[in-house]
Amino acid sequence: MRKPIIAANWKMHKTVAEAVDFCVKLRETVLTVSGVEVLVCPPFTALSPVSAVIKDSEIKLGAQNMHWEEQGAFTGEVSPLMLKEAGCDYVILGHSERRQFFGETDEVINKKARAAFAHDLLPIICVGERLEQREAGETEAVVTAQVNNSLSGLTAAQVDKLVIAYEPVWAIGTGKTASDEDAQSVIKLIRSLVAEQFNPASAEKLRIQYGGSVKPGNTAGLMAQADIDGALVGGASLDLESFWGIVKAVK
Ligand SMILES: O=C[C@H](O)COP(=O)(O)O
Repeated sequence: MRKPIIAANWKMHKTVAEAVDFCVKLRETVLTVSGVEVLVCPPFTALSPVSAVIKDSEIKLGAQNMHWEEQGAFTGEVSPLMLKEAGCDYVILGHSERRQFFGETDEVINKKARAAFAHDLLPIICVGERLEQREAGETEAVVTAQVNNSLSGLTAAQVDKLVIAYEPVWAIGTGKTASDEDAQSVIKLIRSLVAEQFNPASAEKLRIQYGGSVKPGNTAGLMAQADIDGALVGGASLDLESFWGIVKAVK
């Protein structure tokens, strides 16, 4: 049985004070649910302060990106060792905004995924097609290449613990959510790709989130789909009431 995972990706939002304030309140609220993993992914500057606030609670901590090397002359980058030291359990890799604005490729994401596992960080690997690719009927081909290339060389044991987030780019921050059936169909495809590339048992353990304009009102329908194991939430995760509405909608 896969445990659903609801992740707050705050992107470039929240100062340290705002992040800490949110997590102090989230820590009290999270005691009231079970059966859902709750993860917050603040900006780098807030990782250590948030880690102190959520210590010994059920809330997990994730970063939004990292470099694959442990250290070196890579101005502006943050390494897996640093994220571990800051208290991270997870790291989001290959978000479409990283691919679009910072030129990240599947090969780079694959290097990062291997480095994350080598440092005991669990990657959340993001995949998803752009609008023009969907309209050209290329969704399946795009997602297939992203999954196969990003997971290349991982072991089945690693894939068991991996999280993939399917985020159609046209649904991110636009208010347009994929229909429950469309999201399920692509996520089912992703699970079958993992079964082929690794094995059916790993594909069954792998958790696959949906992301793209998730809100309290559309969560239950998405989560009712057989292969959807949670959500990667952007805008609606910035407000505690709205984020909590999403967590509570997971059954
Ligand atoms: O990482 C989160 C996704 O990009 C979704 O963002 P959104 O919920 O604002 O559409």
